Amino acid sequence: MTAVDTQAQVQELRRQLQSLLEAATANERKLDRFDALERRLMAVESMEELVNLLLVECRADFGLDAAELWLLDPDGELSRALPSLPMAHAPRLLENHLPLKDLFGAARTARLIGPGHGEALLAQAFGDGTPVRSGALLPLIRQGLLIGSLHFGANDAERYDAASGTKFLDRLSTIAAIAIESMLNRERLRRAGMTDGLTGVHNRRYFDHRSLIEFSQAVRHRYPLACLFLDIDHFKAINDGHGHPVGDEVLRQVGGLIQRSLRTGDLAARYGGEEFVVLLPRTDLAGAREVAERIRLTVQDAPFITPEGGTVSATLSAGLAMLPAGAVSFAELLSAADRALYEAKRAGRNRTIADTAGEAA
Ligand SMILES: Nc1nc2c(ncn2[C@@H]2O[C@H](COP(=O)(O)OP(=O)(O)OP(=O)(O)O)[C@@H](O)[C@H]2O)c(=O)[nH]1
Repeated sequence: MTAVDTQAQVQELRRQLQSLLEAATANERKLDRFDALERRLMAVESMEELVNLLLVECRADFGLDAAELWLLDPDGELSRALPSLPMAHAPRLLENHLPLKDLFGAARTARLIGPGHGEALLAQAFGDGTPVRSGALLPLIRQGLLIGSLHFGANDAERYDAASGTKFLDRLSTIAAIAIESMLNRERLRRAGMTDGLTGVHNRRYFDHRSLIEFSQAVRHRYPLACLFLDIDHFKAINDGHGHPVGDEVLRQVGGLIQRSLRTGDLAARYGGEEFVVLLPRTDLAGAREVAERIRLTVQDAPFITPEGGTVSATLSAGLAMLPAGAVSFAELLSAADRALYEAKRAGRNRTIADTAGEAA
């Protein structure tokens, strides 16, 4: 071997060493980014922060062109909870497993797709028309069950090639699944703390808290606030005549009917036994009377289905009051509505009485 050959060999080795060093540095940077992401995933405080981190920040940090999150939501729990959250990029909610089965089949590890390796799935995984030429599909698994998937996509066809390792991505999908599950559990607990277990409407504790906010807003912005007390008539007779489980079922269905009669922004809660309370912000006396009557007539006309498949009927009485001008406490509004309810019961039940008007609707 000549000196020139040796020199060339040394240069080649240097070049290889340099490229290995660069790869190691790039890998270290990648590891640092994954590490930082994992730490943030474990510390998120809310569902919107979690979704934002996975779909917006990951996309920016990793230089991606698309990111999607799919979550399984067979009983509609998420579709009821998520619209109220301020999210720029919402997850796609799945009614069943089929779309996930199309992506992963029986596999339970990250799937890399691109030209020549499963590219037909790209259009399915990135449904919003984003031009994506390669992608990583990460299954989100908790306790052996697929709960959703996270998709990262790039315009660069080489970004995710079939030969790339998926160690980082598998780890990321594990951490993301844990973060999602723990966030869902927290949301469930939060909602359980505000909801009446039998009827599904808000509970008294939540009402006590929210009513103070509604009261101060109405006073500050000088808009009308109406309060309705709704109490099922002769409920004891329903319990005594048909049994407690039928009474429970009537309560549950009345709660649902009340909730469905209201607008977003109105508040319904179970106040006690067979009594419900409703707050109607920005609603005047005529409007509130209309709502009370609509609920009363719906209940009067409803056949309540018993657990055995039979039907019972029920009626309710409504007491209505408007926030008095110059009111100094919310308690004044509540006791006015309560007085009106007492009048409605005394006048024969199945009617609406407004405290301010003092007459039957
Ligand atoms: N099934 C069932 N019954 C309940 C529940 N909470 C309270 N009750 C019953 O509701 C009944 C309320 O009876 P009362 O206060 O006498 O009133 P009412 O029979 O509705 O008569 P009026 O209100 O005067 O029309 C009682 O028998 C309670 O035991 C519940 O969660 N489930």
